[in-house]
Amino acid sequence: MLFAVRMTVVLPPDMDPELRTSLLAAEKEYAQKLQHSGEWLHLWRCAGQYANLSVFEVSDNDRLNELLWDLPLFPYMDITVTPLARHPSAVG
Ligand SMILES: O=C(O)CC1=CCC(=O)O1
Repeated sequence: MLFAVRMTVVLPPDMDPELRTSLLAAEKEYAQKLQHSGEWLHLWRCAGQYANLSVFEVSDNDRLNELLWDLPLFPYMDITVTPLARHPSAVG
């Protein structure tokens, strides 16, 4: 199942700089692991925003939910999920 997921990151301005650094490093490691495993197909920066647009290919809704809840930055994100269906005009 394919899902488009938009993640907007909202970090508290007064967050401890060491916590911020470690959270961002953990987020990167987590995201790259899922990209290598094939479940996180696309990760794009929304230009000019602290947000990304991602595409996940996962077995079901519960797996997507698990992946999102385990994001190190999850407590600091606004997330919107859009299930994707095939467009009738898509080629290939
Ligand atoms: O910077 C972001 O958009 C948040 C994020 C998700 C995966 C990652 O490495 O950073």
